[in-house]
Formats: sequence, C-alpha cells, structure tokens
Amino acid sequence: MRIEKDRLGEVQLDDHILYGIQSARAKDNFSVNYKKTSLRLIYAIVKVKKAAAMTYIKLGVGKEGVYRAITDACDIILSGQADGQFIVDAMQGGAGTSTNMNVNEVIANLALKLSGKNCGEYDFIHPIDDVNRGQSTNDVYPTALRIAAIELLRDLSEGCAKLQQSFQKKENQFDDIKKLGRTELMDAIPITLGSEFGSYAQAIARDRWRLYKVEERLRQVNIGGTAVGTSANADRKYRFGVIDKLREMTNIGLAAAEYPMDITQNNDVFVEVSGLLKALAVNLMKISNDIRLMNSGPAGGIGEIKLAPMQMGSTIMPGKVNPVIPEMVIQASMKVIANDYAITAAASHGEFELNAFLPLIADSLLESLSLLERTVIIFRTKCVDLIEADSERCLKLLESSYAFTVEYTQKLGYDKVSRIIEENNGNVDSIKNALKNFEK
Ligand SMILES: O=C(O)C[C@H](O)C(=O)O
Repeated sequence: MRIEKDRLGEVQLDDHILYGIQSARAKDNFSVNYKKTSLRLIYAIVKVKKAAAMTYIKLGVGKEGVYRAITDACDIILSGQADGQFIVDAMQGGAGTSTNMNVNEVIANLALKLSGKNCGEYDFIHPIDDVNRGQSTNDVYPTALRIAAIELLRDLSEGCAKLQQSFQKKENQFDDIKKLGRTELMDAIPITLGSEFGSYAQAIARDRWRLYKVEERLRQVNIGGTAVGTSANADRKYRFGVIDKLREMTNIGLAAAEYPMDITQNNDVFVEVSGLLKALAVNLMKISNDIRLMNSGPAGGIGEIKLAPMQMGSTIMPGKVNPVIPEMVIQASMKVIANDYAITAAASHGEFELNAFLPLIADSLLESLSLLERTVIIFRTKCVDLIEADSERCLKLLESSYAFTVEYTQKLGYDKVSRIIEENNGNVDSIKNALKNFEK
C-alpha cells in the first residue's frame, strides 16, 4: 500500500494502482455508475500529453530523462496496456479536471516505474508540475475532444461513403422494377424500386459531405491557451511546438485558435457537429422505416422487398422473423437525437471563461459518433447489401391501384378523371375500360 496526501487529507492506494489521490477522490465522488470516461477521449488526452513532453524534450527543458519517461508512459497507455486505470465516471463535475488528472497521475506513475522509482514518488516526476506542465484542463480537454471527434468523424464519413455505394448498387439492380409510389402512406404516382434506393443514396451522400466539411472547423485548437485562453504559464516556444507535434502525431491539420479565449469558453462547434449527426440519424430513421414498411408481411403487409432473416423473431409465434437491423438503426438514431439535446443544453450553459458542462458534451458527442460509426456498417452489411426485391409483388400492387390515372389528367382534365374513378367505384379494370372509351 502507499499513502497519497492532499489538502483534504490522505488516501491509501494499492501499490499496483497507477492512478493517484485525485483520481481516487473523483472515482468516489462521481460513483453514479453511469459509465466510464470514453477511452477515445483518454487516448486523445494522452496524445496531447505526449506532444507536450516531446516539445519539452526538443526545447531541452526539465529534469534529465523525465520527459523521455513520460513519452514512453504515453506509448504504453496508447497501446492499451493501462485501460483499467482510467476509472473516473463520464458524469463528473469540474469541467473535466478529474479526467485530466486521472491521465496525469497514470502517466506520472508509469513514468516513475519506467525510471526505476515507486508509484507516488512525485518529487521525481510530478503529475501536475511535469505531466501537466504549461497546460490546464481547459485547453487540454477541448483540444483532445476535437482530436477524438475528428478521428471518429473520418471513420463515420468513410462508413457513409460505403453505405451510399450500397444504395447506388441497389438503385442499379432494381432499376427496371416498377412499383407504386406512396405519399402519406397512400397510393401515389408510379416509380421504380431503383429510384426509391437512389433517393436514399442521395441523402447519405449529403450526410457524408457535411461530415467531411465540418472537420475544418474542429481543427482550430486552444492548446497553449491554458485556463482561460490567455496562455498564462505556457511558454511561447512550447505553445507553437506542441501544435506541430500534435499535427505530426495525429495526421490532422490542427491549427492554433485565432482567439483562444473564444475556443476555451464557447462550444457551439460541438452543437454544429451534433446537428450534422442528427441530420444523418434522421435520414437513417426515415430510410429504415421505409425498408421496414416495404418488407412488411409476409402475408398481410406490403412485401415489395425481402430482408435477409437475421434471427428468429418470436418466443411464441413460430416462424416469425422481425426486421431487427432497421429496428436497431432506428433506436441508435433516436439516441443520437437525444444526445443532441444534451449537447445543446450543456453548450448553452457555459458561463464567462469556461463551460463546466463540457464532460456531458464530450460523452454525448463521442457516444453519438461511435454509435453511428458502427450503425452505418451494420446497416450496410446486415441489411442493405442483402435486400432482395419481389418484382411480382411490386407489379401486382401497382396494377391493382388506380394511381396510373394521373397520366390522363392532362388530356381529359382532373375533374373528368375523378368522375370516372368515382363512377366505377375505384375498380381498376372498369376505370381502364372507361378511360379507353374516352380515348377512342
Ligand atoms: O483543471 C484546470 O486546469 C482548471 C479547471 O478546469 C478550472 O477551471 O477550475
């Protein structure tokens, strides 16, 4: 056991534990058992710490070997070997300070071990004086959140591109299958099944483009601005060096914020990104609902397409198979829309130089991004790619509807065609005969 102390007293920690007193207090204070802080965010914070340490090595500052041990410790964390040490709940007060300190303490203790010292020997490597040198939670955390968001956005954008291609393939495959169009769930002008899928491809193409474009706004980071964006305690050479290193490490074209105070306190960019995710969620829901309806049946529904059966559907009705993948997509989309509200609420509650509710923004945004990233892959591979058309059913429904009469309205006038439909009680064969007679 080791004992760590702060102004509030002492905490006992097992020797193998790499986090320190501040993390231990936060673990206890925020033990709401919601969920742990996202490892995506933790890794992005570690990248910021590594870039800072590399900058200090380059500038030749600090005690001999300390920053080298810190960068080695960062590499160990980034390889996934210390995941269990990040123990602070995502639902936390303190604007992310506990998460930043959890990272600072784990890096410091790992670096101490790598240097042949014991955990807690902070006179040699200190979580704040060394690992957090020239930094504050308020510049590290928002910078890391931007990096994590961009990494996920890139994956999601690629996923959307593939989903778009899958819809385009279906557009070509179903190009010559005529079917009923529907407006307000009622028979409307005939279309092709291909064009139904072509419209989905267009919507997802728009999502993909929006997600691609928004990255450039996220690339402005406030690292080096420290607590309120004025760069207190951050050396000028470090400030420029750390962004260069981060750019190299992440392969993201990060740039120093033109006005770091703004970036430190205002979070509208996350509302913007979430808004785009909401637009994607809305499209996915609309498409999934169409697919469920077109697949409905097998006997009592529309049945124009067939989804591949993924699992048995019922514990009581033998043979029933449900459209489980679109149902999952719809619920994931609902969650993204709910998260958007949380992000909007949190972003609107910032006061003066900082928004204390950034942890909720971070958790909700990264959850939405990861959820959508997986959702579009599963939707594509387990649903869209496997869809088959029932062209006979499409034709049967088309031919049993008088929706085709729209073609006659220009020649005969709307009122006359309506009268023919009414006089023949909507009977399609009689309507066709009556219209033929008019044409003669
Ligand atoms: O942890 C810090 O660096 C600052 C903290 O977030 C605060 O503003 O109180």
